[in-house]
Amino acid sequence: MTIVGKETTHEILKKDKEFCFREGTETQLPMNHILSNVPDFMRNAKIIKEFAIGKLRYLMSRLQKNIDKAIDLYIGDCVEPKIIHDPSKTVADIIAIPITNIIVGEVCIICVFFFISENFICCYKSMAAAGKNFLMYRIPLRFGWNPISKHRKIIISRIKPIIEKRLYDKKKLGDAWIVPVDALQYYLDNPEITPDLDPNNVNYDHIVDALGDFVFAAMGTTTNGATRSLYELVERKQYWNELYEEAQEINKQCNGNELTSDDIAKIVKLNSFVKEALRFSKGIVGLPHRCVSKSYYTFENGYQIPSGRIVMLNFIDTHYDEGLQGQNPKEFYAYRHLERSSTTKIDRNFLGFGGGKHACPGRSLAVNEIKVFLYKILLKYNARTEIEIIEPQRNHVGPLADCLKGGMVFENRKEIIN
Ligand code: HEM
Repeated sequence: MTIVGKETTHEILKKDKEFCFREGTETQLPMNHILSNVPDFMRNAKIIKEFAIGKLRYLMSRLQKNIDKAIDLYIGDCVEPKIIHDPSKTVADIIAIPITNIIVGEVCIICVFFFISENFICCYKSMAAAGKNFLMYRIPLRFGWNPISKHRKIIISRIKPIIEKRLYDKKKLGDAWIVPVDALQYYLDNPEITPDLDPNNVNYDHIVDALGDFVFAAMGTTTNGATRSLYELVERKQYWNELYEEAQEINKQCNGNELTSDDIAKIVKLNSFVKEALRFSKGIVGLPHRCVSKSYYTFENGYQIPSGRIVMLNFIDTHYDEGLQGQNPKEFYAYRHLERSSTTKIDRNFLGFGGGKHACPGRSLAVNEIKVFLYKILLKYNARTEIEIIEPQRNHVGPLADCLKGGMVFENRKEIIN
């Protein structure tokens, strides 16, 4: 394995014919064995991209309703101060609801998908934690053991009647049928999965694994970003009031109604805050790419990487560089990005969403979701840490950023918000 710094990082991200991220992560997480019914992961990524980017504006409305619903369900009314002992778990529960909704729509299997999301993440985490011992997992995987086969069966049994109904309605109602907007429908419209829209000829295994890939890409990443941002917000009290005032101003401007994408874009201080939180959430190295050049790849600076070698990107080199980040790059400064690029722009100073042709296609969806989540928390509650923290410490475990721990106390805001 080779670790590369900022000079060559963007060359790797741009040269997708020479460096492959999918193949790089295979050594850590053999997705082709776990989601074995996805025939082509690149193609699946393209479908997710078309859906997440193409339907973003439409999805924002549903996202907000579902974030509201989820906050009410998991934090709720805090007339008396309420202690949340494990905020990471609560945020995961909250994020699962809007994501499930954009994947399978307004249907009752929400609980099941939610369940599988959690299990996917547990399975991912335990494998990731196993680190060098991946061999231990690879061997049973090669012999057919699969950590998700039980969940796949449950999902299929729940999803089958919904798919049958959609196919039936489509045939019967023709143009009068209102097409559901969710990832499931995207797959159903794909002739590789549902040839001739024949309910007896649906490739359920393919659909469920393809959706599983969506869950993998979207759930853990967004939950991690939202959790880190919430901790930064609650622990760094100096920003709380200013960010609240910004949220209140925007809320007034839209009369307490749903935010449009343009309204969300106006929440600029919170946007910069989230980017700073994401900058600090990265570990020391990451984004493994396998060199897939024929024999070796020669960088512009003359260095060479042999074919087959895994290359890791040095995040610290980019994220803590004074030239790229401005003054005191190792300090958390919420408004660092205010006059600079937005969180979702692929830029030399931020590797959170990768880069080049394969840069994360779900980034606008994810960042808007995190922003809306924090905006609603700011408007609804006063929050503090359970134990007073003078200066938050952000450590690493090996090359990874350490999980943030510690309880939070939520209390309803006394102010009346228009
Ligand atoms: C804060 C949340 C997220 C983070 C930090 C994140 C990060 C990333 C990164 C670093 C990559 C690799 C980019 C590269 O190879 O250069 C990636 C790829 C990808 N992400 Fe995200 N992601 C997030 C949310 C999402 C969401 C919500 C979705 C789905 C709607 C999604 C779908 C994907 C897909 C499909 C790819 C593969 C793209 C390809 O291979 O062409 N991500 N993401």
